[in-house]
Amino acid sequence: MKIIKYPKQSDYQALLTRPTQDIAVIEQRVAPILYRVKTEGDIALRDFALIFDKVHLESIEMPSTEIEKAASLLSDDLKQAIHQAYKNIHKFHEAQKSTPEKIETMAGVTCWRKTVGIDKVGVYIPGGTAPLFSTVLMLGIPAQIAGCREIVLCTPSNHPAILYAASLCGITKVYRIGGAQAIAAMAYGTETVPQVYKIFGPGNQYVTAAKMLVNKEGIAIDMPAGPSEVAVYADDSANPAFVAADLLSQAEHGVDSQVLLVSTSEKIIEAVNEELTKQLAVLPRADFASKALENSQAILVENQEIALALLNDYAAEHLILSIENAEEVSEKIYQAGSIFLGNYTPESAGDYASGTNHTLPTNGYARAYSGVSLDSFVKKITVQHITKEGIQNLGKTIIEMAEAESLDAHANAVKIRM
Ligand SMILES: NC(=O)c1ccc[n+]([C@@H]2O[C@H](COP(=O)([O-])OP(=O)(O)OC[C@H]3O[C@@H](n4cnc5c(N)ncnc54)[C@H](O)[C@@H]3O)[C@@H](O)[C@H]2O)c1
Ligand SMILES: N[C@H](CO)Cc1c[nH]c[nH+]1
Ligand SMILES: [Zn+2]
Repeated sequence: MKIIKYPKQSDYQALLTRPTQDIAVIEQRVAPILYRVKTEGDIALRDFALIFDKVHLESIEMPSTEIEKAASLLSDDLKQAIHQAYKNIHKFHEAQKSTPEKIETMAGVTCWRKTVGIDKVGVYIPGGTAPLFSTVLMLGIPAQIAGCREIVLCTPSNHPAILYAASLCGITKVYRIGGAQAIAAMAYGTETVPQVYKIFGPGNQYVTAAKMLVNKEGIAIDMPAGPSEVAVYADDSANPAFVAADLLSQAEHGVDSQVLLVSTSEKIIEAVNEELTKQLAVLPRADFASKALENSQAILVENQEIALALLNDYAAEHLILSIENAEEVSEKIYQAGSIFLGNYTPESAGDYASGTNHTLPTNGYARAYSGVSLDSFVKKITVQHITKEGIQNLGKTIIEMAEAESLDAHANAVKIRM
């Protein structure tokens, strides 16, 4: 990994640039795909499956027999692991439920919010280069807890673990389509794929661009969750082998992933670089990881203040603090998708099974977006009830304001009750 020593503040922006392709170029590729699915429906889905995924789709919907037989195709160890992950993710997300509180703002005036699951949601499960069945749990579990009535799942993969995890989450509508065309199918609906109100899930740059384009047409999305990234802040207490393993764990996702190492210790940076070379040599996905490392750098800084300024500016999807007093220092982080503390908290724990959600904002979107949680799958509807006494208490205020806005009918709706 390239080492940058003591950069000037004016260089930060260039240093922290993601290796994304020009968004306009991706959108130009994706927009015609969306249009064809919108206008031609299933025919376009079959064509794109052949062009991009090299599959001739007998059936766009996964037959229920395939879903039923998935369990028999997995080892008992894998099923047990999926169940353990399910339990932990469920526990963490179930705890996010809130009890609505009724607030009496004035005597006789009561307001509250009721929480309801979004009725129809679509989840995208990446499957281009790896069958990310863990993502089924990350999206299916909160959707199930939220009480979403219809959950549609699209994925270009037919891996049985995806189907098994879908069954665990009560998902029965699975469609074997990927990429921008899958996002279009869920956004507009086709003869086979139902239209949904909100689309969730990570994916490559085409998937992310498609989500952002359909969002402009009024379909809600969770957030832009594109190519994976991790930043590690390491000091002399870090274990270079652990740090290298964490960097590679995200670099192996794809050629457009990016990892970042920030440290005040040149010794650690050099040791991590040596470890990277060793570990890369035996990594099956070394082709992806080494390309991602070309987009990545290790930055040597003078002190912790500069390290934190850089890390907050970068707003990494995942931030690992492999430093002394990690929890205390984490209080100073205000821009990151998810934070991992200490030497024994690998980022992979959050990817699979500790309980937190792995669908997180990338590409700096952590500056303004949170990762997926139970909240992402619900809407909060406000409710109010005013008694006869309450309208006497509040009426004068409303009338005064409505008349000042020259909206006499508004004022009248109150006067008539007083
Ligand atoms: N941010 C997160 O929370 C998060 C979580 C998991 C995974 N990820 C990321 O998801 C991504 C998964 O990517 P993937 O590619 O393996 O799977 P994917 O399912 O996202 O994309 C595969 C699809 O891309 C389409 N495609 C491929 N080449 C194309 C082209 N030239 N033009 C148009 N469409 C094309 C195909 O239809 C294919 O089905 C990785 O970048 C990974 O880092 C992010
Ligand atoms: N690291 C990915 C999120 O960026 C999630 C994932 C799924 N499987 C393995 N990793
Ligand atoms: Zn990962």
